Amino acid sequence: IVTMAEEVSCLKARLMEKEKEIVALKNKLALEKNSLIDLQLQEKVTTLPPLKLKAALSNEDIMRYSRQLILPEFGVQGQLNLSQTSVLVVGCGGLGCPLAQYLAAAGIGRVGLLDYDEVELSNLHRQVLHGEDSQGQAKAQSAAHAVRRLNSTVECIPYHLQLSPENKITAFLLLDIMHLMFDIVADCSDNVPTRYLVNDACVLSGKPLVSASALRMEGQLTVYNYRGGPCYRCLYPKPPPPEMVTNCSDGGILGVVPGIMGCFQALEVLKIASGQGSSCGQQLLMFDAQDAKFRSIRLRSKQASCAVCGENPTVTHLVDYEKFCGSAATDKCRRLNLLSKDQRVTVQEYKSIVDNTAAHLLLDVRPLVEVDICHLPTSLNIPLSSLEDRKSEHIRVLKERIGRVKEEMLNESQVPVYVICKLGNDSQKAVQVLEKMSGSEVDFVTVKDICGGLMAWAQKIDPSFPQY
Ligand SMILES: Nc1ncnc2c1ncn2[C@@H]1O[C@H](COP(=O)(O)OP(=O)(O)OP(=O)(O)O)[C@@H](O)[C@H]1O
Repeated sequence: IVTMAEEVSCLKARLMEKEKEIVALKNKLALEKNSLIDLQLQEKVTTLPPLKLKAALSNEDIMRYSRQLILPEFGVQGQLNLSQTSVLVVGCGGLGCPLAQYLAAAGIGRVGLLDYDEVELSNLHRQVLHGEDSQGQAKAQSAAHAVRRLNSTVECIPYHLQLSPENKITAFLLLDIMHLMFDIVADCSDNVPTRYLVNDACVLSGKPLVSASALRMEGQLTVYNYRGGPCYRCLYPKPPPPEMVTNCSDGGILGVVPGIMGCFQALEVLKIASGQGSSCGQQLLMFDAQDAKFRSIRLRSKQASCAVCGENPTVTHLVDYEKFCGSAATDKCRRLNLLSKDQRVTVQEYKSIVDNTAAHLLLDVRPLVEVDICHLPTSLNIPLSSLEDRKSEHIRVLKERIGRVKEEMLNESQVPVYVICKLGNDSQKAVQVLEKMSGSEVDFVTVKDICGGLMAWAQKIDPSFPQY
């Protein structure tokens, strides 16, 4: 026994050593990847000349921009100013696409298109610069291609990279890029860490930030760090709790809503660039698509106590924004891990339970609107929110179905319940709720979560099952 114990501890020590080696290798790889990105960027930063000053418009310019040239608010000077302005668009998705499209069409001098992601089919209903044939392409490249097709006189620079704390050097370079190459920044991203990062970079490099957001049927817009107005941190010194943040893939979005907000961003950028100035520097513009209403509220002014633009700033360089916000600088599949291994089954394990026709209850905890899109045939739908709120009519149906399975199992004491949702996050929460209810509010149940949910089912078990 002693020898075996020694052997086990020896193996454990070797395992730990190997794990350390793996971590070290991963870090090295990440560093190499970053320096490669930085080299590419460095090259772009140093080799790009400043925008050429235009003294006059060409005949072709006059013809192309004639409809805006005759606007008294805009005129020839507005067009010349525009041609000498550079804008960095962070995020080439639902907001960034219409924004970049209108900036290019109007004749902006230079546009930087920054995005780490690739085009997917579910992007096309709103990310209007990308087409069916751009699926799988880098969004930055696809958007750049569309912008060049629209107006070849615009200097267009795609940056296919993620602004994240892992890309530390890149984040520093972002400051250089902003300092040297861009006059205005537009935040078209979709997550809180990126919003703080872009805000801080704008304050540190002294650039106005035209920021918008859109979710479901609502949109918002503000211009930060503009003519003595507040920055994002003045208004939101602390990030929201990560569980309070919803994204388009969870909450849904009607494509035209970011379309409208992206156009509004373009409008404010064009007003700043042409010299008219923005009136959204201390205003929050709110759009309610359901009621077709816009509302504007005055925001609090720049805060002396602000950590980045205040009198005694504590943020003097870009920091780790994922750590600061407690969430990732991406809205891609945030996977929760709330349960132990024995409280979960894989989709393959669940498939063999179905194949063996073992008696059980399959509980789908998605909202009804998603169940209407697709569901597994035998599932009972009770949305997570109804379980959490113990909605009486739902609990009655649940008890009834558990009772039926119990009869099928000839009154075995524990009824197996498998819980499923889209990605496997809500189902874990539902398992916790059901475990609390077991034996008191409902019959005794053994509850397990199906890992990865219906999307894992579609990917690993049934390719004909729709993915959304
Ligand atoms: N830190 C970041 N660095 C670079 N690009 C970012 C960063 N954070 C977000 N983005 C980009 O901002 C864009 C936001 O647009 P949007 O939310 O419409 O797209 P999406 O993430 O593809 O949507 P969906 O949630 O439907 O998958 C995305 O293309 C995303 O890749």
